Amino acid sequence: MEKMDAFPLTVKSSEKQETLCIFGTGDFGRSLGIKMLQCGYSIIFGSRKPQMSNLLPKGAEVLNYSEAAQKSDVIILAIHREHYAFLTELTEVLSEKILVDVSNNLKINQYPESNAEYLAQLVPGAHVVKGLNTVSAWALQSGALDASRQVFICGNHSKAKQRVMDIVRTLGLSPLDQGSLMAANEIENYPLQLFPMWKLPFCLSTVLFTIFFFYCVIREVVYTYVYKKEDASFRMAISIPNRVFPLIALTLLALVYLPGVLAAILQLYRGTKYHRFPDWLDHWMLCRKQIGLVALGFAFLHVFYTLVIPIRYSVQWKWRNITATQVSLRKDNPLNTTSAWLSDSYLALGILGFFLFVLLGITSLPSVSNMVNWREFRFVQSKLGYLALILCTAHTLVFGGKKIFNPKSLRWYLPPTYVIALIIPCTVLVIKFILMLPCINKTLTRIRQGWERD
Ligand SMILES: NC(=O)C1=CN([C@@H]2O[C@H](COP(=O)(O)OP(=O)(O)OC[C@H]3O[C@@H](n4cnc5c(N)ncnc54)[C@H](OP(=O)(O)O)[C@@H]3O)[C@@H](O)[C@H]2O)C=CC1
Ligand SMILES: [Cu+2]
Repeated sequence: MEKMDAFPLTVKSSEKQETLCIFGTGDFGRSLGIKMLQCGYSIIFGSRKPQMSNLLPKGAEVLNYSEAAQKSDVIILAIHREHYAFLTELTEVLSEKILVDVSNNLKINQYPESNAEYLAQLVPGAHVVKGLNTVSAWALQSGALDASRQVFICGNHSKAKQRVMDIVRTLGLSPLDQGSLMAANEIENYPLQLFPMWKLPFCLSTVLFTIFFFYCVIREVVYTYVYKKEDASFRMAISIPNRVFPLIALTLLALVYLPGVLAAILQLYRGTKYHRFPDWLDHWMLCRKQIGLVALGFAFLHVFYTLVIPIRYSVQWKWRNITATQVSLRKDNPLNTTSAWLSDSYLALGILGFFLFVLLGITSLPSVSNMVNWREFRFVQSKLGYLALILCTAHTLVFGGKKIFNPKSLRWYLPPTYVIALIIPCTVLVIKFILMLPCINKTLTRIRQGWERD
């Protein structure tokens, strides 16, 4: 008997088939029914019109709501909240039964209380458990559950919750206990959120792209057309994006590390770590991974755009022209070692920076970060991350200045877009350097170890 408790799932097949009841024969009810039948449960549907229900899975029985409820002590309500009212007539039959609320709403915080809490008020004698609302009918049927295997569960009655979690596990999903029914509101809002962590990086990159792109178009296309009467509009396809992408990648990479240094400054200023960060900083810290991944995406685009430069018509035309002019003028053009150095060093900085950038991206993937311990993860994300930031900043600095660098006069002119894109990375690096100065670093470490300032 003891063994049976320890391995309830393996023993189940030899037991009598467990019967579950599903209220509602709509899309979700049917998909869930099929899945549960496949997993060895026997299913009874409750419906308003049991005789009219077709399309139901083979092997399932259909009864009216009240009859169906009597057949099982676990009832899954695959019904929209707006139609819950009829359940009040069934309070007696539903007393002491487990009611699983799978419902979702159309808007975040649509009702004053969550659907599950509303259900608990309607049928006070039943044990309401919230769950399964994050899997879709389509995913249940097609088996495409890889990305959404996690199922949030909450409820006030712990045995009822355990029972539902066991069912969820048998369906091949992983239940995650979220506590009491008070968590239902959050669980119901979850499927309605659209990439919450990706919003900030997406908005940031859109704003940066618009600013940089239009500035470059005005400078390189409009200006050239107005003052030189030349059509340079083809530059909008590759040249300008390839200028804009690395600048966005660099700015976003710096924005991954900016909240960290801001937080350190705040801790130094307050003299304690036992104080919440402002909400905006908290949110920013939580989005760092997503910002970094978007930055990596832009870096990849920059690499691809750079690789195609030699096969571009306008570039080949320019090279041919230069060679032909040199031949016709019989002019010699000796190798300029300074230029060679500048060119090679910005390329080398770029390649190394990109390599570390990719490494950061790979280690942030859950499957990889699960394999390294916390210290190793910190080492890669922080130490190597800063190194990547230094290399990429240097790459931009050398490249931006390369074309306009005049070795004779030693004048170095950086175009405005580069200056703007370098402000944040340089600020982050300078602050980080200051924070690493021994006296400041010691205070910060003391604060982070939980010492209060006297
Ligand atoms: N579809 C999905 O992918 C997902 C759905 N959900 C949730 O599951 C629940 C069911 O969704 P879904 O199956 O898509 O919805 P459907 O509209 O397809 O089905 C709802 C079912 O509710 C029953 N019902 C009971 N009373 C009423 C009434 N007064 N008016 C209309 N229907 C009634 C009906 O069954 P009958 O005719 O047999 O009585 C109907 O088939 C919802 O709460 C939804 O939020 C959750 C996650 C995913
Ligand atoms: Cu570059």
